[in-house]
Amino acid sequence: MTLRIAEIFGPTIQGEGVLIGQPTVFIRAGGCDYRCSWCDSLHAVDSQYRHDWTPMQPDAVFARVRDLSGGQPLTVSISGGNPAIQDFGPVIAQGNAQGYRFACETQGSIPRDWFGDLSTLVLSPKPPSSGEVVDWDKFAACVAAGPAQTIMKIVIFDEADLAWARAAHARHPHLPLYLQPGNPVTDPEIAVAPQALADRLLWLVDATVGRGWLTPHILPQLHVLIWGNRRGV
Ligand SMILES: C[S@@+](CC[C@H](N)C(=O)[O-])C[C@H]1O[C@@H](n2cnc3c(N)ncnc32)[C@H](O)[C@@H]1O
Ligand SMILES: Nc1nc2[nH]cc(C(=O)O)c2c(=O)[nH]1
Ligand code: SF4
Ligand SMILES: [Mg+2]
Repeated sequence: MTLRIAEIFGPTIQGEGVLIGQPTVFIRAGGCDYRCSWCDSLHAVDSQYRHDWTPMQPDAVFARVRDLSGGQPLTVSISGGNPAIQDFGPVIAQGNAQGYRFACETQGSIPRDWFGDLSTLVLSPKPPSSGEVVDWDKFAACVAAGPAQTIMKIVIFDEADLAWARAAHARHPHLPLYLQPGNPVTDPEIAVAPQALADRLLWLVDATVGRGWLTPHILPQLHVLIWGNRRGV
């Protein structure tokens, strides 16, 4: 089965969510069933970029990961686009057999059997600011297919997103909840102002912990703080 791959890069550090700070290699799959208004990875979503996506066999994908990691087993992050459009089962099986672990980032719109072979499943349902609408039955099927470490990570741009995140958490109260401020400037050519990121993070801390909502973990996108919107980091 041929996979459409937008990019494979690393090692870098995981910049978001439960594995933040962990060394990782990224596999970014091409293609997505969503089109979020603020997507920071349009080069893996928009069909105008599809000619830049490389058709690769699972063996070749894992061989690239192994080369990049110098053969040292680590956690591989599969993101996209929506990687659940495609069958990453063979890549994961080959990697697991060699001591690698896999985390996957997906919006939770397409459940896959291979979610069960992951070490970490990050489900990122999309709040109102994205312009997308969540199918909660599909989302629940993703949770059911996932490994023990399955978490929910929600991007927050405004008060409406925050209220929505509370309701989303109430649907799946057993999933650890991570909130990250939305980055409104996603063009790789435009510099990110660190103070603007800090201001959004401060707002999010005030609007959650500051108002007595003590459940979520609040984290920045660490890679954006370090590298801005550069791709391949
Ligand atoms: C590019 S997506 C790819 C995986 C999958 N399609 C998804 O959305 O979960 C990876 C992560 O980046 C987040 N993200 C995308 N655009 C963002 C932005 N402008 N600011 C903050 N997080 C963003 C998504 O919500 C998701 O958690
Ligand atoms: N360093 C780094 N951390 C990330 N966490 C989630 C990412 C993604 O685009 O899925 C990402 C990414 O692109 N780079
Ligand atoms: S679901 Fe993920 S990759 Fe797809 S458009 Fe939204 S943020 Fe981008
Ligand atoms: Mg990203």
